[in-house]
Amino acid sequence: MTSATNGAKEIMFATGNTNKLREVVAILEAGRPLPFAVKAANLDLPELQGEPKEIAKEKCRLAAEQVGGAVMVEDTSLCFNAMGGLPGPYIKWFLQKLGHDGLNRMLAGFEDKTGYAQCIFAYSPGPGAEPQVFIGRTEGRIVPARGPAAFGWDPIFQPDGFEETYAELDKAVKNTISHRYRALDKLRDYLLNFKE
Ligand SMILES: O=c1nc[nH]c2c1ncn2[C@H]1C[C@H](O)[C@@H](COP(=O)(O)OP(=O)(O)OP(=O)(O)O)O1
Ligand SMILES: [Mg+2]
Repeated sequence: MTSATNGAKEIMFATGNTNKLREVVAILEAGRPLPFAVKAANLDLPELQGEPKEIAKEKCRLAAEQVGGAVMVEDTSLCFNAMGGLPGPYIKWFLQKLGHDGLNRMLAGFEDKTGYAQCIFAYSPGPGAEPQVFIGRTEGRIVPARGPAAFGWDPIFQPDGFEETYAELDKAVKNTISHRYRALDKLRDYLLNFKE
């Protein structure tokens, strides 16, 4: 850990996804504020392969090089239990090529429709530093699409304990139970502990 963590007054959130940005802003506004100003950096970050934690770390290293300062990124997976956690970090391409219906059909041959949404935030105080990672998971199951198709796979993910899909849930509710909320809340704890 470098002293830059304490000194940073501003953190860039690097993403090419405006829906993620909107949720991150809403989560931070609804809860304890970060001890830093969060600014958006619209970067086109590569879709890396490998273990989700390593993907988030490497994405963060690349983003820190590009912005030249403190940065956070996140990488999101949608994992099907019947398929050993796949598509996982590759969900972006599966969603793009197969759509909501195709993703449901992938599970047609399996009894088990359960899965989980996982978000991994990675934070770096600046270029050259080892990123810290924070994992948030929300368990649920894959269902035929219901609700507005405004954000990725939201219509086909029904979190445990709810009758609604992510897409049908009020945004304010999604933002208190989501994989993204859970990961960001851990990062917030970490950053608040460095405040003074
Ligand atoms: O809460 C979510 N609800 C529904 N869909 C979601 C959510 N969060 C990410 N997604 C989608 C976006 C992308 O198709 C894939 C993750 O890929 P991922 O690389 O993390 O996102 P991205 O490339 O869109 O933005 P970024 O520039 O931050 O990498 O799952
Ligand atoms: Mg991406």
